[in-house]
Amino acid sequence: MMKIFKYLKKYTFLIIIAITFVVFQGLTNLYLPDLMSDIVNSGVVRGNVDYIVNVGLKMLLVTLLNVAAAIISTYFAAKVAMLLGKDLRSMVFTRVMNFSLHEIDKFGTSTLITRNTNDITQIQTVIFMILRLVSLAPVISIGGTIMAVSKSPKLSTVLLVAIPVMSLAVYLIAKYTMPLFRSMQKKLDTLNRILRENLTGVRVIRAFAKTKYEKKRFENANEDLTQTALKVNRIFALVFPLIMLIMNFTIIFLIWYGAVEVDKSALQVGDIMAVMQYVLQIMFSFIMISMIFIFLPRASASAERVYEVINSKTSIKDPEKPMKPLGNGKIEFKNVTFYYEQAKEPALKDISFESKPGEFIGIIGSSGSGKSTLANLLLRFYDVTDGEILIDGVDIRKLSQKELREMISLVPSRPVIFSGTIEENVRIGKKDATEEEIVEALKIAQAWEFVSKLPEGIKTHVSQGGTNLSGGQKQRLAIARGIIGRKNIYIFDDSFSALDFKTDSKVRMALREKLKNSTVFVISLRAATIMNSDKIIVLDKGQIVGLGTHKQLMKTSEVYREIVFSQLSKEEIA
Ligand SMILES: Nc1ncnc2c1ncn2[C@@H]1O[C@H](COP(=O)(O)OP(=O)(O)OP(=O)(O)O)[C@@H](O)[C@H]1O
Repeated sequence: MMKIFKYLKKYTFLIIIAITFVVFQGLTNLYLPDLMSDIVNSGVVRGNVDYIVNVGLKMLLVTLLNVAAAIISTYFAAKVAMLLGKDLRSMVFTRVMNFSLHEIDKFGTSTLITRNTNDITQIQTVIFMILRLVSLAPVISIGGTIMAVSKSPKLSTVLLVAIPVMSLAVYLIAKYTMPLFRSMQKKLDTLNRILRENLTGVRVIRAFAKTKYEKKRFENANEDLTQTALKVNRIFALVFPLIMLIMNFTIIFLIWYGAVEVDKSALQVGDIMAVMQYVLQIMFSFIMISMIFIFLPRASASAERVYEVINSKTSIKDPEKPMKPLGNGKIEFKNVTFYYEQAKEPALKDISFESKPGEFIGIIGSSGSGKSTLANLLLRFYDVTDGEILIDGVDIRKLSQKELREMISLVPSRPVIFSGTIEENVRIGKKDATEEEIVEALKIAQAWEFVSKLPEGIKTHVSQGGTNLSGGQKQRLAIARGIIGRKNIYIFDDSFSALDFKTDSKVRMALREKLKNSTVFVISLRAATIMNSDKIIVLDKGQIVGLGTHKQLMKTSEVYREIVFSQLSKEEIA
């Protein structure tokens, strides 16, 4: 939590205003019982109506000041908490945007969402409470004790018992609820993860008739969270009545002992009432502190989680003096080996090959053979474990990530469609693209045939995730987006898998013409898609087991032959 406090520094002025008014509120709180005892002792007991009216008006004014101070301090405390929340949210968001895939894998998306929403709300709540209550409680407890003792030192001795008992209650609450709140946060993460998986995978779940199973999974996680929350509430259910009991006993004692003192004429009635109010105020301030202890552990667990994100270094950094890529996209993989975090086997092992602009390179291999990993390394989503990747003779780690990625266009295997129009979706690939360029890209991607039939053409709205489009239509839009800008390198990562053979071949032919000056990587599981490439890389268990043209590989690569024979007829192969 302390680490998060440093982000409050720039709001020092607002904090000072909030605390000043809280202190003022506390002082007016303490003044009221004093005025009240005065009314009783000098007004009510003596029947002096003028005195009652005078002091009564004074009490009214003090009350109004008290309310005004409470409103102002609440406003500023809330403002500080909200501004801090806003800062933290944008810090977390910016950090996550700069994360490499390695950090995204490490944290997981669900927890990153919870950290940026629920966790920051917890911090905001506790900051608000600290500003309001933590400064009010000492003023009331110290000031209240002084005032109570000044009214009647004898009656105030009750505090000697009440304060240690209340402190013990606060300590017990903190001790037993702290670990429970920490575990609640983790359980909330799990619940969010299951919810997210269910929402994104709703079609698969229904198709495989797994609704019941998923419902059970969600219910288990929900039950787990509820049980922990119930444990916390059981502690409160036990401790709060206990606190009320202590308070009521204290009042009984004060009335009894006060009555004895009044009887002896050692004390006035008004003073008993004032002491009673002071003691109650002091005890309430302890309850306030215990409220902080309830929220603080939860918020400090949240603060740790938020700080972990803000403070985590991205493993992929730009060099201090980035070099400029010279040339038009000659690529060289030199003995590249790559392990995913905590993986025992390398995803790629000793990969070496070269490619020149104008070449169409097919990458084929069974599922899990390392094809997408190869594309991820070229884009520097991950850094190689060993070896190097050169573009125009320069190690990609010596280029700025922005410049490197500006040279490359990636059409991922799962097309990402944003809510907006078709035009807006394609324009992501080139900000200033004209309408003609958009239509041309759609034509090359063979998407124009369905887009032109839509009532609003390229202005047609697509929903988030492209749910109102078919798989093949989404892929074609993603291809149009990928090719609209001029790039040196294009990577189509299994981007034709949802297209029928005829459309697949039409798209490839159109791409050949449009991208003839660039290096084009076509990753596919289908031999027909990559057969006509200038060069084919055959991957198997992360290693290159064949490199050459279709004809050469048919003679030299056993793995390639197996793939081809399993997919194509003799006529197609020839
Ligand atoms: N983020 C990741 N963390 C850990 N291991 C991963 C990660 N991504 C992929 N792998 C592993 O690396 C290996 C290669 O995966 P990759 O995605 O490159 O295969 P692929 O050939 O593209 O497969 P597919 O054709 O099914 O997409 C696989 O064994 C996979 O389990």
